[in-house]
Amino acid sequence: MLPHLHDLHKLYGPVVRVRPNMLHFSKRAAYMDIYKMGTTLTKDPWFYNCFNLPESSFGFLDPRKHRERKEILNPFFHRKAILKLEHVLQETVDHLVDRLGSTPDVPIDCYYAFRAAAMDVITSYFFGQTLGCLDTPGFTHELLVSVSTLIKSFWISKWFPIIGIVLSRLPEWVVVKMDPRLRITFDMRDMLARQIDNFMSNPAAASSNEKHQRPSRNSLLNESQLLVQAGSDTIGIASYVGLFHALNTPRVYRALRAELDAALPDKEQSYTLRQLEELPYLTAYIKEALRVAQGIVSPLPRIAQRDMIIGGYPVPKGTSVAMAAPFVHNDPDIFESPEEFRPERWLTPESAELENSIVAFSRGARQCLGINLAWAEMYLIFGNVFRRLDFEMHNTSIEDFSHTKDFFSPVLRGRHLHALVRPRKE
Ligand code: HEM
Repeated sequence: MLPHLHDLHKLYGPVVRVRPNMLHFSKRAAYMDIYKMGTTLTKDPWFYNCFNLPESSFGFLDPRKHRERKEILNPFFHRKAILKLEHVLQETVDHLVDRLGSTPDVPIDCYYAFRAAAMDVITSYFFGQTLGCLDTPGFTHELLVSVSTLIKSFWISKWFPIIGIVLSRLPEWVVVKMDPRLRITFDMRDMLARQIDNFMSNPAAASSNEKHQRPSRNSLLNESQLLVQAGSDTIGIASYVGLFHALNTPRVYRALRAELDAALPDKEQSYTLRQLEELPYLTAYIKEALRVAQGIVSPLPRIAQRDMIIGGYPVPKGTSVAMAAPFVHNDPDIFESPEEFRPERWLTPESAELENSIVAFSRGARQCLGINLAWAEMYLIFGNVFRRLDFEMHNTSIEDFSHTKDFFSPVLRGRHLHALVRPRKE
């Protein structure tokens, strides 16, 4: 879909009609108009209903309901809250490092390893327990395998919503009979439901937030499922793509390790998030990883609630408008040689300008709620794995990372990155 969109823009210019009532744009000015703060544009039900999470922060279409939910969730995503639970993140990252370094002669499938870490972080951060993804041999926990398979059917519910609706209404046993790999997604939902029921049976919980009514059980379940999905897949892919580019670009790998070694002389010691945040090359590297990994690759459609101008073009009320993040991240007018992985671009005096063009988390009122948490995770993951482990890429090349498919999340068409990983000596 993405290459096709590119071709269409080449042929027809910066605005293309991609559905009878939907326009796709290709220039940054349009992106900023669609996704800016304070806009009256709302999420397009055609696209967002196919996630079947209508009562979650992500799924609410009504801006008032969305605002209310954000007010309830915000405290859990503030920097203060993250610093308070930094030890939870650090424990999971330590576990990742131990597990990666424990089989020095066996190539590790880094795709699953980093997804396992992301899943264990998010479940321990929000629910105080994990499914043990990092402890699974080869990191191929059945939930991760199932999600990686399920994600590829995203286009079915996007383009044939009726199929998604029918599937979501089938009894659990029928779905499991059709595809036994889905059993684990129901187990996950049941684990979350048990936690919610425990929470709701506590009378103190009813009055925990004076300003807002407590969300219904179904809404809490939608929200929990969303947090697990949104917080694991995204981090998994961003850290995996970032790792590949560090290993594939020796200059970057050396520079990262040199900075970390100088700043963190004792590799056995844990370093705090604040210490890692002060490292300029590591910070630039994470920005570049976010740019290249793209975040969410699908165009995220919004409905114009009145006649408006987008990217200089008049758009009538009721039109669905969108622009996919890769059109900003790969624009050579913004990022010189965008196909190159170059953390150094973030270290020049002009790089402050580029900050406005990193849209991995989207922008405006519906931008990612987990930005602070995502940054914290990436600092801790990259800071620790590069300081404490040696990586040697195995049987993987740039070809494996050259074709991204749009399944909402980016899915790379090539082989998974494998690497030999050993604890560092010094
Ligand atoms: C590198 C990591 C991440 C990336 C690139 C990312 C990207 C995004 C993007 C692009 C959106 C907007 C989606 C849309 O408008 O349809 C979004 C929304 C959201 N993300 Fe993230 N995300 C990341 C990590 C996280 C984490 C760790 C969490 C924590 C659970 C999280 C929670 C959410 C939530 C709750 C929303 C819905 C926000 C709303 O509509 O108000 N994300 N994310």
